[in-house]
Amino acid sequence: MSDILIVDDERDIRELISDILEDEGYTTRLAGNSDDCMGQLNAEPPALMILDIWLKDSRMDGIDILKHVKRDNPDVPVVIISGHGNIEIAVAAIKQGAYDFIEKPFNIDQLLVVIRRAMEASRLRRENNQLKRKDTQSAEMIGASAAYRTLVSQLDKVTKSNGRVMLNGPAGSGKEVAARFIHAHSNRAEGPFVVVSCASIDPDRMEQVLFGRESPERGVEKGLLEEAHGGMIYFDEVADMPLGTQSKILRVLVDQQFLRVGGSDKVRVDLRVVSSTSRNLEAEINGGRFRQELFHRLNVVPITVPSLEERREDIPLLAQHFIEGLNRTQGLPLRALSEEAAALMQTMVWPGNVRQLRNMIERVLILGDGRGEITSAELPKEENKAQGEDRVVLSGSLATLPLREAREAFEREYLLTQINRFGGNISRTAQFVGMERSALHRKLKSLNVVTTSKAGSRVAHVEDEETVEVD
Ligand SMILES: Nc1ncnc2c1ncn2[C@@H]1O[C@H](COP(=O)(O)OP(=O)(O)OP(=O)(O)O)[C@@H](O)[C@H]1O
Repeated sequence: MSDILIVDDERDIRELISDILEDEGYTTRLAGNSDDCMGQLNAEPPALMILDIWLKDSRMDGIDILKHVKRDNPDVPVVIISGHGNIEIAVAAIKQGAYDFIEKPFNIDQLLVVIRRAMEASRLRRENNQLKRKDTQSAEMIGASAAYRTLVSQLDKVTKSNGRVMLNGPAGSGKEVAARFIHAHSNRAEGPFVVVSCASIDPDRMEQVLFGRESPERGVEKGLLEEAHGGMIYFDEVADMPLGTQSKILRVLVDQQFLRVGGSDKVRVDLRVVSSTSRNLEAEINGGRFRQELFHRLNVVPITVPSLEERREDIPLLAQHFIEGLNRTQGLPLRALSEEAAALMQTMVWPGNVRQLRNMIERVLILGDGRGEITSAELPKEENKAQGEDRVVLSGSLATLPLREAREAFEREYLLTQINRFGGNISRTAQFVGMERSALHRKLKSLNVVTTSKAGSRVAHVEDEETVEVD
């Protein structure tokens, strides 16, 4: 990207600068007045602009044009050309955001030095923005369980295609992390990753936010679809998108182009679409809240992100990952997790999934004694009350059952949790729960618990779902 827009009302000067720059390997575009210049800027912003302050026979002077550029394309560096003795105006231009100025008559070497520096500064700025974008949230995904490995192998299959992916999974399970993983491993990794939080954008502003806006006073304001050009757009909680916007998005997906709000020229964008939902979209369609046709367009490759309870095996690994991350980013103490704390965490209920686990670790590191291993006593009580230390809190229908059935329901739930914690390995489970392997097998049989093989690892479940009496 080394194309330079030269704006000067004197033809000789424009052409002279253009010849010099083309000899140096740049490509150039020329404009002789403000209308021509604005037309070229709107068609395609250049990598750099050389702008004369005085433009004869023009509606706008150089300073007005500069203000437009700094508002609509702040990354484009502008080098001002000012007449000899116009130093105050040149300084005013710098205050408005111009990169530098050169005085007429200028010398060629001086012009080239300024341009090289401006190009370099703008390249660094672009790279910086890209890094910042990548850094805001990493695409690092952690896990080793069978459920996790299944997820990664499904994500791997879609990274190199352009197929639209729908990520299903409960809140906090890692849908956005999965979307970032797809982006980071795709051939659009260098392009932007833009998140549209459908639940948090005011429905009245949704179209403006997505499509951008055009008005005579404010010119062109790009929307998120344009921001994502060349990269990926992620519709988070897509079921929260208003019905009206759904129809418009559907049209964009079909036509690959759209109009900005208040605009009359079609805008073309090249982007990949990944969406997520924690709701059952088919129920939303049946309830008339989600458009079936949009669902079919977005749901080309459905991928399920498992809840944390379906991947309990990963809990110690994730906890360690968060401890290390919080040490790096917030300077919280780097502590190991004791075996009993890890085991207790593996048996807890996690309605908020990985996000809840991360928040809990952060709280423990902030409030804890700061040294040595994290013990189970340090884990917050509200999270482990159902599995509390001495007391067992009865939940749901368990309290209404006769003792024998309640005990069976407890044993079933307890053993299911333990087996899944040990990745389906019966010997390790037997050792941990303190039973002989054969006795454990008999017990599981009497409780209707079976283990089946899934993605190279064993998963326990109840053979006849109706016998489960615990919620
Ligand atoms: N496999 C993983 N490895 C590392 N961190 C993870 C993983 N899964 C989730 N996280 C972390 O858990 C938190 C929640 O993840 P994320 O925002 O992706 O969830 P989500 O399903 O998109 O949530 P929501 O539906 O509420 O938007 C984040 O801090 C994320 O970094």
